[in-house]
Amino acid sequence: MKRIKTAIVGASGYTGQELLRLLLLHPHVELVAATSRQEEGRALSAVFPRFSKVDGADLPFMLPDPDAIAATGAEVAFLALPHGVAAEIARALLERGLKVIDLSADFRLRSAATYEEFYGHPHPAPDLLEEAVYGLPEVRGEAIAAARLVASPGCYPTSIILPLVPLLKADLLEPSTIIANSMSGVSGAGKKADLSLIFCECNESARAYGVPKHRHLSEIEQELSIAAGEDVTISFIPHLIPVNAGIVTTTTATLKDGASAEAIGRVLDEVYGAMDFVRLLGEGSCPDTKNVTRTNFIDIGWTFDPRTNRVILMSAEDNLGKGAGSQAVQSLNLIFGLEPTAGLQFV
Ligand SMILES: NC(=O)C1=CN([C@@H]2O[C@H](COP(=O)(O)OP(=O)(O)OC[C@H]3O[C@@H](n4cnc5c(N)ncnc54)[C@H](OP(=O)(O)O)[C@@H]3O)[C@@H](O)[C@H]2O)C=CC1
Ligand SMILES: CC(=O)N[C@@H](CCC(=O)OP(=O)(O)O)C(=O)O
Repeated sequence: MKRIKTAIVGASGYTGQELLRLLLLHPHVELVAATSRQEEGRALSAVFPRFSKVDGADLPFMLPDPDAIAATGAEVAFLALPHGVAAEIARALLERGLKVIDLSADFRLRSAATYEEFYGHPHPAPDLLEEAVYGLPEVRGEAIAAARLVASPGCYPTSIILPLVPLLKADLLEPSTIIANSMSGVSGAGKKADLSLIFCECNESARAYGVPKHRHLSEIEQELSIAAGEDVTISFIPHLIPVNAGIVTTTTATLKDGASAEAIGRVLDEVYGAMDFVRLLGEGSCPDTKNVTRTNFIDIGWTFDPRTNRVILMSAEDNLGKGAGSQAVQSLNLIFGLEPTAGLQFV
C-alpha cells in the first residue's frame, strides 16, 4: 500500500514529539517533513535519541516554510504550533493542496467572536472556521473523513465532552448543573520556559488554576450545547498535578426529573461499547491515569448518588495521547480511509 506523505509542523514540542513517535512507526505513513526553527538541520534522532535506529529518524528538522513543506510532496500536515501561529500556516498549506490536522485551538470554535473573547485577540482566519471540523472521532467520524481541515480538540475538553455527549443527547442530565473538575500533568502546558512550571514549583504540590473562565470552556460549552440542543454553561475547574502526563476528570450533573439512573450505563454502552478507543470500566469503577498514559484510550467510569440525585462521571486519558497526538492520528486514519486503529494499537 502506498504510504501517505506526512508533515509535522512544530515537531520539537511535546505534542510534536508524540506525533513523531506515532508517525515514524505508523504502517501507512511516510514522514517527509518535521519542522523546528531551533533545531533546523539536526536529525530527529540527534535531537531525540529515543528515535535512534528507528526508520526515517535521520530526517533533518526544517524551517516551517509552507513552500518547502509542500515541496516535500506532503499530502497532509499536522500542526503542533501555538494558537495564533497555526492559523496562518494552515491557510498557506491548504492553498498548496495539503490537508491539515491542527492540534491548536485556532479552528475549534464556530464563532470568531467567541475565539476573541476567550483567546484575547481577533481570529487570524475567520473565513476558514465554517469548513473546519471539530476532530472528536467518536462524535464526528463522518465529517472528519470528508474534511480538508480538522481542528483536534483540547486535552481537557476531550475528557469532559466524551462522557457527557451521549447522556445529553439522551436527555438524561440537567445541563445547567454540570461541574467538571480536572487534573492535568505538567506537559499539558507545553515545552515552554515558565517559572510556575519548573520542578520545584510543581513537584509535591497541586493547585487549581484558570478559574473561573479557562479558555477550554469555549469549546466545551460549544460541543455540549450542540449535544443538548440548547445553550449550556458549565463550571470547569482545572488543576495542575505533579506528573508528566495524564488527565483525570470528574464531572457531576443532576439527573433529569423522570430519567432513570440505570439508563446512564446503558446509553454509554450503546454509544461507545463497540468503539475502539473508549473503554467503559463499568458502574462504580474509577479510572486511573496510569492505565492510559502513552495510549489512545479514554477510560470512563460512572456512578449515581441517590442522596444528591447527581450522576458522577469519571474519565482518564493522556493529555498528549487521546488529548492531542494520537487523537489527531485517529483523524488521519479517517481522512485516508485506513483502519481506525492503524498505528494506534499500543498499551
Ligand atoms: N501539551 C498538550 O497536552 C496539548 C497541547 N495542545 C496544543 O498543541 C499545540 C502544541 O502544543 P505543545 O506541543 O504543548 O507546545 P510546545 O510549546 O511544546 O511546542 C510548540 C512547537 O511549535 C514550534 N513553534 C513555536 N512557535 C512557533 C512559531 N512562531 N512559528 C513556527 N513554529 C513555532 C516549536 O518549535 P520551534 O520554536 O523550534 O520552531 C515547537 O515545535 C498548542 O496549540 C497546544 O495548545 C493540544 C492538546 C494538548
Ligand atoms: C496543564 C496546562 O497548562 N494545560 C493547558 C492546556 C493544554 C491544551 O490542551 O491547550 P490548547 O487548548 O491550547 O490546545 C492549559 O491549561 O493551558
